Amino acid sequence: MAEVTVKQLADDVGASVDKIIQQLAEAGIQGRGASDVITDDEKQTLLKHLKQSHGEAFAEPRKITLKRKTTSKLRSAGSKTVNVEVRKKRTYVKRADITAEAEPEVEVPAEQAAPAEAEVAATSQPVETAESASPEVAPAESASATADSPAETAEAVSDTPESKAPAAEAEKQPAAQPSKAVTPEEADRAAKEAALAEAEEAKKSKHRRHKEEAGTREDKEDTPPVKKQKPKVAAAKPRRTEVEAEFTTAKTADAPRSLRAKAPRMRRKRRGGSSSVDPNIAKITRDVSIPDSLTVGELAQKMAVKSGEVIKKLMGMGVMANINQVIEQDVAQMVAEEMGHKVTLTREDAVETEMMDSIVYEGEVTTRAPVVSVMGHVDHGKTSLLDYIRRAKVAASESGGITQHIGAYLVQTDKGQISFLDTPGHAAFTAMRARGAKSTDIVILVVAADDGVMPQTKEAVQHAKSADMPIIVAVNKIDKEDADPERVKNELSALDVISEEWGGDVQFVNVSAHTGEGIDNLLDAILLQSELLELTAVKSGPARGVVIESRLDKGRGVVASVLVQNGTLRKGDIVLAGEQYGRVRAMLNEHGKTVDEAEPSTPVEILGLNETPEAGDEFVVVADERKAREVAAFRQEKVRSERLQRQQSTNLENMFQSMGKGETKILNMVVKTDVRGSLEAIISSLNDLGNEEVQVNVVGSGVGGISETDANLAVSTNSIVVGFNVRADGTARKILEREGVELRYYSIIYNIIDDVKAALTGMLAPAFREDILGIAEVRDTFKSPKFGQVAGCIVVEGTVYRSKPIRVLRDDVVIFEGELESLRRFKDDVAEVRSGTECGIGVRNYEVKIGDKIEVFDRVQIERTL
Ligand SMILES: Nc1nc2c(ncn2[C@@H]2O[C@H](COP(=O)(O)OP(=O)(O)OP(=O)(O)O)[C@@H](O)[C@H]2O)c(=O)[nH]1
Repeated sequence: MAEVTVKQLADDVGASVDKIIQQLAEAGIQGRGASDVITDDEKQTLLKHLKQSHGEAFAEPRKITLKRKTTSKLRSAGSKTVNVEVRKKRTYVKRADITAEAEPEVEVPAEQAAPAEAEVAATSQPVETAESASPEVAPAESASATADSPAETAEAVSDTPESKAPAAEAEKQPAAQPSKAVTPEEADRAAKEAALAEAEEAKKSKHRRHKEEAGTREDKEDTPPVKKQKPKVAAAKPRRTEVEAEFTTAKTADAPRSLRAKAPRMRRKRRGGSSSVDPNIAKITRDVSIPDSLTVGELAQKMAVKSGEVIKKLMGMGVMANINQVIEQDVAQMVAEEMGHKVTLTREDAVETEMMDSIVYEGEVTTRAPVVSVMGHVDHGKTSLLDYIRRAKVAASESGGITQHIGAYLVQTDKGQISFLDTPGHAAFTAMRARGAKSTDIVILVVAADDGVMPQTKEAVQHAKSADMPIIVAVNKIDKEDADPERVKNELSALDVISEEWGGDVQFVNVSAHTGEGIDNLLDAILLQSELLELTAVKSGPARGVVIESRLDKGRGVVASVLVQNGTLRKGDIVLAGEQYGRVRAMLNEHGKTVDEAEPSTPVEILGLNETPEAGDEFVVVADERKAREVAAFRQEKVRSERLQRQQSTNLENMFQSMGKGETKILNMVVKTDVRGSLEAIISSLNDLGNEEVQVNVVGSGVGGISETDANLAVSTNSIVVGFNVRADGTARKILEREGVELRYYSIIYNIIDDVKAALTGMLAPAFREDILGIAEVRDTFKSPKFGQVAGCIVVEGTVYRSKPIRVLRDDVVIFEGELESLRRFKDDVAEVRSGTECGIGVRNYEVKIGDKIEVFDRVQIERTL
């Protein structure tokens, strides 16, 4: 350090020259004038003297000395950085004060806090005047080896830690008030130094924080994270000297670390909140909206937990499910509530219901034309019959009109109208039924009088009966020589289709599609039947009906044939058809003529839907196109999830689960075989199975491969399909696969019987036996903020499982039955606790007492046989 004059020293420290001279004299350096030079040694002597003169008893200045002592001790480390650390320390303390105030408002950003911090630093600390500080400090500082220049000396003296803090802040925070005692030059340097120190401190504290945070994670999870920061501050300073440590601790005991130092950490904490690593955050209660059904994965996503956790929970509830498995609303609700979330049940079809409810079908109820389907065995004359009727009754009435095939046509008779679905056969009929549509009112069963009842005749009867539809038998080819209508009556009676003449309720009409004989009688019979059915409709309301077929036409886009069943369909109407929607651009009748409206039982072709709907889809006219689009989208999603669900449920093993309780459970089956002999054997064996609780019902059977018709029948009747030495064709396989219907092939009859027997056994209401698994005795009870009442127990018998039901016994009397809220060993959640081990048990919805026994039991299903 350069030698300075007394005046310079006085100027530097801000004291009067006389005072310095007096102090020098007291220190034994006599006769110095203002311009005399003071050597380094003399400065040291002056410093020593000043130190001695402020002994232990000198209370007030000692406070200042304490700081200097700290400084000098740090300085003994021999680096300038040490000096900065002292300032930093003071600055730090000031921030702590601020933090103490700001503590409850952790959200305050660091940037806002900084000016406040500076202000408080500048004002709240008792200002140590240069006069009082300088005589003591100046020599000390100037004598030290670290401060070379007078400026630095002065800085060390006049820049009390208090004024340093704002200076440091001043660089970053222009708004912060600089200390009056600091010159701009000094402030600048101080700021640099402070910034440097801060950077270093930040580095250190970052390192410390890492350590602390690592430690925090291992801390007790019950401790709120904010509270944990207090001890951390104190613990963060162990490397300081003793005095400093004391000072810091004393200050921080009631004032935690600075807000700014804390802010990034808090931000990090908050960011960490979204991660599932932190157990505290993971237990956040969420509002979970649960629709009618959803997959395990979707539920996990709604709760922001891993799917594995949901699967584990489901397993605990006895439900084995994978991530893509669809679970019911109530199951999902239980899982979500178990996991501590708030559940809101949503009805996904709300939009649909609301829209459907808003459609008003009011008006005068009038009778409507019957809709007829024609079915029968191959080559018995279905097409010929339909063609004849169309030619004779439709074409004739429309002069010059070329009859178009639009899937249906309307016949005008003297007695009324009849709507014929002109896609003969079972496929169309069953396809529609499989989609749940009731498009037909009456079934015309065509049986060739020369051939009698054939396999597909039987099939047609099965279909009609399963759809609960009235049959009219058209005994065709009556013109043929070998025609034997009586034989047909006879054979059909075996199928429970009994002619009116024989006391039954089925009309038999002899017809010839070649000669036209009896056709009018047939139409009369249809109209008579329809009268009995009392078919009515409201003409005036918005239209509703069913899609008969649809296709994509190159020029016209989507063309859908629809049958209006109620109301009147008009051009320009907005139609929602199954999963599709659109505005009716044009409407054509079976003659290809444009029409503007179609009344009940009228088939028309409509143009304008967005995509092709399926045959059998119901259509409605709605008011709002946007809502129609919404509902269409919802239906698409619903169909997808229902299909998924069905695929999981329609099989032999778990079919009974989807059936109702209380009534006789029926296993529907469609059986196809290679030869008649085996078919009869199989059906009679199947009918012999079952009892009053469970039964087999063969809804469809026949000889030959499994066709599209069989598949659709199985879909509509929720059956399983059995092929005995026969296979399903491509279309049938596709339908069965898509709809999740089980298809089984066999070549040994006994295997069919065994499997079905097993399935029926599964359908028997399950019987249960109770096994006591373990007993725990309550030794102590206490309250846990997290789990409520917890019973400190010891397992006295067997093993206690968390996931099993329990009973509470008091004096060996059952006083409560319920389930466990929690099972813990020390701090860990455990799945089971063995005999002789202590554990904490939380009982849901019940307060146990010391001495109670908690009995854990299991319900074991007992196998039942037929
Ligand atoms: N003699 C006589 N032959 C008939 C009559 N009806 C149909 N046929 C004949 O029987 C054969 C089969 O008639 P279709 O109308 O094709 O029979 P289908 O039931 O529609 O047959 P698929 O479409 O194969 O199921 C044809 O050769 C017809 O000419 C009838 O009333 N009298």
